[in-house]
Order: sequence, then structure tokens, then C-alpha cells
Amino acid sequence: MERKSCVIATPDGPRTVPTTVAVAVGDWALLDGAGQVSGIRPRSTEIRRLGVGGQAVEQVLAANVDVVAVCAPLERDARLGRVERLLALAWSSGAQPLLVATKSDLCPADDVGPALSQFAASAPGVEVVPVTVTDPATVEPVLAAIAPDRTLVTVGASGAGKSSLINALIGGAALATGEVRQDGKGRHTTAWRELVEIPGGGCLIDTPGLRAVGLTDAADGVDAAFSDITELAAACRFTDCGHETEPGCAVRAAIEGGELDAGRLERHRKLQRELAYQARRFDARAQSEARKRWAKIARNSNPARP
Ligand SMILES: Nc1nc2c(ncn2[C@@H]2O[C@H](COP(=O)(O)OP(=O)(O)OP(=O)(O)O)[C@@H](O)[C@H]2O)c(=O)[nH]1
Ligand SMILES: [Zn+2]
Repeated sequence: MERKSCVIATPDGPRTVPTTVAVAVGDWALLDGAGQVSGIRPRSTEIRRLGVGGQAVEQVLAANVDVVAVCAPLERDARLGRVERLLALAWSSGAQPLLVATKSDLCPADDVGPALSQFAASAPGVEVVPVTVTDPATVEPVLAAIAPDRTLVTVGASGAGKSSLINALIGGAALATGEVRQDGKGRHTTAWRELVEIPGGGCLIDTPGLRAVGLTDAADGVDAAFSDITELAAACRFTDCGHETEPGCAVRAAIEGGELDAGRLERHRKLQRELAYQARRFDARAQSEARKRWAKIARNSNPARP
């Protein structure tokens, strides 16, 4: 997405400047003599998703992020597929994911333990932090993940509590948080992307509500997000085991032994199918563009043709 101007942070505060290159929030901008952005420093990490509307184009949501805080309300039988998809997005960015279980004050006491266990099983290798904005001490582990100079981005469904978490982290009301609609569907409360400095060191990026996240080129991220299944599958008798009825299947054995949730295997399959589908679409788009380019070259080299 090419932008004609962008907002950069300067020692004197934010400034809107023209740009000749596509920039993402978190980029380090290089300014030329005329004061316009003429380049960006190489990115250490990149959070990518499919363009809005599911077009086969990639969109960089944020750059140079160190920690991706996947936000989801703490509840029993939460939408784990959505959490796992965001964790795959986080892993594929190159940043360290963190699972922030928001609004823990709304979770009935009896459900807290089981809900946290479900989150932990959906997030191998990821720290799970329950937080509530009603108790500022609960965000301490998140602050610890940012200090002293790291950048954290929040991702999660609209209404998941991203802006509220950021407010709690900076200890103020810098971002507007929206009222959730009475029908419980929530609404798009943040319409911009913002980079905020935390008084204690580090930076926060708030992205607009991600209702649907299309993964792109995230096979490694999906592998990392499902490292438990990837590791189990390595012990299957057949290297191409489909974990259906094959003999010596370590994945099915883990499900039968109660160590792996059958639903998680299903969700893993679903994400893999989606990735394969997206890869085909990207291929098809690349081929169609190559055809158009060649047609144009052929027309230009033979002006007599229509
Ligand atoms: N009870 C309670 N409510 C919370 C908590 N955190 C957020 N909320 C409420 O949940 C609603 C949504 O919170 P936001 O922080 O605006 O959610 P968001 O993820 O930033 O939403 P978008 O900007 O749409 O992406 C608001 O009404 C908040 O007041 C919490 O810890 N406890
Ligand atoms: Zn198997």
C-alpha cells in the first residue's frame, strides 16, 4: 500500500511528511534533504496479513516489533481457533508472542483455571498472562516483557480489550476505548494505528480491530504455533502420516491418551488448508500478472496490433 504522506515521530513530536516509499507503523524512516521519507531501515520483524477484503495482496501491519501481544478475553471454551491463528501470525512475524487473557474480572472464579489451561494448551512456548484493567498490578508481566526498550503490538478481535490494555500499560487514558454494543457484538472502536511511548521505556503499537486475519506465507508460523503437534508427528511411523487411521500414529495416540485435544488437531488442519488455498491464489495472481506484462510487451514491440 503506497502512501503519499505519513506521520513520523520526531524529538519535537509527531510530524506529517511526504513519502515516496510505502511505510508501516514501527518503521525507521530515512529523510532526504527535502524533508520527505525516501527510504526505510531494514526491518527486524514484519507483521503481515492479507489485504482487507481477502484480496491476494499482503499488507504490512507493523514493523520492527519485538513482542506480539495476542489479546483474547479469558473465558472457558473461548474461540481458540482465533487465538491460534493470531499466534501463527505472531510467530511468522519473527517477534515473540505473548498471550494476554483480558477481562479476567469477568471470568467466573470456577472457570479461571480451566480457561487458563485451555489457553496454555493452545499456546505452546508462549507465556499466558491473565489481566484485568480493574487491577493495574496484573499488567506487570506485560510491562516486564517490554522493558527496557522493546516494542509491543497488540492484536486481537474488535472489543478484545487491546486499547484498554494499552491504557493500563501507559497508566493513562491516551487512547479512546469504545463502549461495547448492547448486542454483545462489539464494534470497531479504533480506526487508526498508533505508536505510543511508555514512560518506563519501550513502545506500544495499537492496530485497528482485526476482525478477520488472513494468513499469508505463514507456514513456519503455523508450525511454531502448533509445535506440540509438529513434534508428535515426528514420532509417527510414516513421515507423511495423515493422523487418520495409519498404524503407529503418535498424534492419534496422544489424542486417545488425553494429552492432545482432538479439536486442536482439527483447527491445525483447517489453518493448513487455508494456507494451501492462499498459496494457490497468490500463484494464480502472479501468473495472471506475468501474462498481462507479456501481453503489454508484445503490444509495445508490435504497435500494429490492437
Ligand atoms: N470488565 C472489564 N472490561 C474491560 C476490560 N478491558 C476492556 N474492557 C471493556 O471492553 C470493551 C472493549 O475494550 P477495548 O479496549 O476498546 O477493545 P479493543 O480490542 O481495543 O477494540 P477495537 O478498538 O475495536 O479493536 C470496552 O468497553 C472496555 O471498557 C477489563 O479488564 N475488564
Ligand atoms: Zn500420525
